[in-house]
Amino acid sequence: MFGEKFQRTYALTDQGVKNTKRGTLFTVITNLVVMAGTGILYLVMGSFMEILIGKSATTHILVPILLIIAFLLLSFLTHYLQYKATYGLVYGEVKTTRLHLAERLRKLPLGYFGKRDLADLTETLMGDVNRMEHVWSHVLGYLYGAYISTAIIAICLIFYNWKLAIACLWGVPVAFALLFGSRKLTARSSQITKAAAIRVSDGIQEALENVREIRATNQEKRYLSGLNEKIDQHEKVTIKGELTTGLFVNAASVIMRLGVATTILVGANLILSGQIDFMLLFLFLLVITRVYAPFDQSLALIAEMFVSQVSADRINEIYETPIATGSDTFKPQGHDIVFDHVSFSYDHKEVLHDVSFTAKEGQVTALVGPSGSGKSTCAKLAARLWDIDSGHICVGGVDISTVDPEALLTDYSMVFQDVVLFDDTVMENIRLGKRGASDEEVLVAAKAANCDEFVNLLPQGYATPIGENGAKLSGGERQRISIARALLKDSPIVLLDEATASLDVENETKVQAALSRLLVGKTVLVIAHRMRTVAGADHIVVLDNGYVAEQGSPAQLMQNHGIYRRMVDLQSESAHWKMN
Ligand SMILES: Nc1ncnc2c1ncn2[C@@H]1O[C@H](COP(=O)(O)OP(=O)(O)OP(=O)(O)O)[C@@H](O)[C@H]1O
Repeated sequence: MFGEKFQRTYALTDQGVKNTKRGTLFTVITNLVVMAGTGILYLVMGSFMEILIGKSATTHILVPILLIIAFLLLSFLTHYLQYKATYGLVYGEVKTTRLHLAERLRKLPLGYFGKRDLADLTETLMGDVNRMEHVWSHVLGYLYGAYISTAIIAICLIFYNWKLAIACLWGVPVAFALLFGSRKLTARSSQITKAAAIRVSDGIQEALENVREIRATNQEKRYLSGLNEKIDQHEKVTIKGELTTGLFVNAASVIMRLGVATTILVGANLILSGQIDFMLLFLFLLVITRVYAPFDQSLALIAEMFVSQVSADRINEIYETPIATGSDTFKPQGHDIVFDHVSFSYDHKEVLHDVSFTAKEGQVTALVGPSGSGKSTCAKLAARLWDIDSGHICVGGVDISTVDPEALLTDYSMVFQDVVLFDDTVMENIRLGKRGASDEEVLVAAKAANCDEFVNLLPQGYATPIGENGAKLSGGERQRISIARALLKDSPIVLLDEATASLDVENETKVQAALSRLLVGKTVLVIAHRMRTVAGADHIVVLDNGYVAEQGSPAQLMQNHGIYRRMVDLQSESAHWKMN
């Protein structure tokens, strides 16, 4: 009952399954204790009836009083234990699930984030886990407990009188069959509602991220009406979904209650034919109210359980996406990066074909080629941000697919155009390069990266907060912080997306000076957009449409009269036009 399938269906952790078992056990005990209360009532009524018809009572008056006191105490205790087991433990499960998901997301290949965007993933971590929390705490223990206790009670009732037992309980399986029959419909409408909710949060997030562009292009009205439409659609599908669920839940509840009528009818018939006495019918009528009670509570929740399947599936999808794994230690012999017949696809579309080249330690290797030829992809593969389809990528003789990405990246620094900064001080943003670096170390790196001069103009110097993603800094300043980080890390491999392309001349000179300090003696793989910046490279790999079109030193390639030569000529021509 609580096997692997159960765990997967409700996206539970191992501890969560244990908690659900406990919750179920205490629910069964609680239901049986409550049912015992009906027995006591039956006993009291029996004595009362005996007195009414003038017989002397067969049980002493103290017996029911003591039983009632015992019942109240036991009932209080079992309800308390049930509450603790069903609600109390769930908060821990919510926390563990969120931590597991966050840890898993951290290790997922980058390609995964192209499939599910930020709003979508946030919805899983917050919304889907919240929905599951409700199911874990309010549904599972109660429902499974109700199944088991009702089965026990049903066996007892059949033992007493099978005809009355059937009249009393037939509604339960029929009501459940109806609900389970509607499962697909409910799950489908829940999927539609979820998709609509994600469209709304996507829309809001997009508006917040692109507020500058929206204003600059006077798109506010268009944007708002688009968002309005998404919200209306969400409202419409939510109402429709709730109506569908409500309809089935109410129908199931009515069917179950028909059991009261059939019990009275069959019971009256049995009394008239002398097969049972009135007290037995009375007992069944007492029991019936208690048998339905846990299900009544659960019926609406069952529907919620079906709806929650979408959330569980979305959580499971993160758990089940394979992560890049490998050895925790990375001990290469030197830091040459070797691409050996590497092919790679994004979503089954091959974008790199049989790429082979070596980026030697102590040298600058430049990747050049037209836009979309695969330069950035090569750089990302060199750091195992994705895994390749075929071939090998080795660093210092070690195949990087055998190394855990976290261990591997300790030997890499990356300086990309889109610098990521955090809403913290300049000092802390640089310190990210090396965990635990002292203030002195940070300041040395910052000076070497030419950060000093602009940081000293900030109101609190290195202690100045720089706003979300460094909103208060210029492009060149952000890049110098990123170079300072790399200098502080001082790792043997540097991946560089031609960091100076979008800077003005003064900033460019400063960033170049900082870079030249960073690159000494390292294995440098640079993605170059401008030919003049690669003229000083030791080795150039020219990519064209995912193939290596040519490679060699700048001088060799100039003599080849191939793509490289053409790109150099074109860029110097355009520079010439600009000057005229
Ligand atoms: N995340 C992605 N998902 C799917 N396809 C992608 C993804 N990133 C890049 N591509 C595709 O892979 C090919 C190579 O892209 P890549 O970014 O490596 O080229 P590039 O040479 O660096 O281009 P640019 O100079 O314009 O930055 C292109 O066809 C691009 O459309």
